[in-house]
Amino acid sequence: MGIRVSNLIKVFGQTTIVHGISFDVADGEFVTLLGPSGCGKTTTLRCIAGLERTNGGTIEIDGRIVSQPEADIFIAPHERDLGMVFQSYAIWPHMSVAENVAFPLIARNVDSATIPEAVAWALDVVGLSSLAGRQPSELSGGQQQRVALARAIVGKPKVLLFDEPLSNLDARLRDRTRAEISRIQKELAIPAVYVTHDQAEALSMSDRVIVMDAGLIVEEGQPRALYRRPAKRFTADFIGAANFLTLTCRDQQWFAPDGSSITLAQPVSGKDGEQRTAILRAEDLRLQARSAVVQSDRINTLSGVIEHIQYMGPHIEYSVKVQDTTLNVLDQIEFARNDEVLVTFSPADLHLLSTNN
Ligand SMILES: Nc1ncnc2c1ncn2[C@@H]1O[C@H](COP(=O)(O)OP(=O)(O)OP(=O)(O)O)[C@@H](O)[C@H]1O
Repeated sequence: MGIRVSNLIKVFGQTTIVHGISFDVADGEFVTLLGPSGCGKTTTLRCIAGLERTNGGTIEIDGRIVSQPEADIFIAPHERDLGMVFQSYAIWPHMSVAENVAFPLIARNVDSATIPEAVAWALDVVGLSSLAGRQPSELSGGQQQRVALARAIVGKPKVLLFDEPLSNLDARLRDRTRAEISRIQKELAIPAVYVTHDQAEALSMSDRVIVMDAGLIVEEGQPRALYRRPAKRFTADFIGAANFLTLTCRDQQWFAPDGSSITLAQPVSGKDGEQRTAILRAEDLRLQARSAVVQSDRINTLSGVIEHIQYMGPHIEYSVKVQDTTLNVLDQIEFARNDEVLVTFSPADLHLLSTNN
């Protein structure tokens, strides 16, 4: 049954923070709310959890309405059957790992005879069985976060909610814990809502990503589709910092700012003088020295000058000036500042945005 959020509104003081958003999370689905700081993702998650009272709209969990202010319905967080993992692990320092994991069951007055088995199961799922007797101070940050995860799943919740759970981990541990959370969520097949401002987390973990800005949903889709074919400029920019190229139409042909003609994967008709924004990913662009190339039969070839160079290890990041547009290009070939280059790309890698905003 999953989660259904319909027309959710949240107001703090005089300010509306969430402006009537709607989305569903299907059974077993992993959905990420992705957006810049302050866009309302945590607030949305806290409304689902019941940690905030909403000002409008309906939230359903597993077919049951848990929040609907218009009908005066508000189910308390502990009665919503959910597991939550926060950025701060929020585990008790004076309790052992096993006691921490057992805590939600004890708080809910679950039959004490069933608790050891449930705790053993949860610790096994997160791979911490051998550390059940340890104190939190004897654990690494990653292990503490796994205790928090075990505690979130021990009651077999209907929904898992994550609020930036990896922010306090260092980069390597973050990658590993990311994979671990995905594996556990898929294994348990519990619908999950995950909040982050980190596009890599969102793209790698999610079945579906909901992009938010200023309390509204910008667009949503599967990670690959959102990255390759976003509908909105905001998405293209926020996920992977795309290059934007303004194309101008003349006689049913599109032209780049340097006057070169552009071949699209599929023809797109336009009026004379009409402009459209195209996106190009830095990794899809190739550089060549201008002097080394015979120009005649090349398609999608822009003339530019190397403006800025950053050596990144696996690749070199170039800023290439093409008329008034600066393109970021990832390549392995070495160029120097002010080198005159050609930037080429395949028609399949150029994506026209459906609107200009
Ligand atoms: N309890 C509160 N009282 C007043 N304003 C709040 C409260 N909680 C959040 N806000 C405001 O609501 C807005 C959205 O906050 P929220 O935490 O949902 O954003 P976010 O997208 O999760 O950002 P971040 O990634 O920084 O956590 C912010 O402007 C914030 O200052």
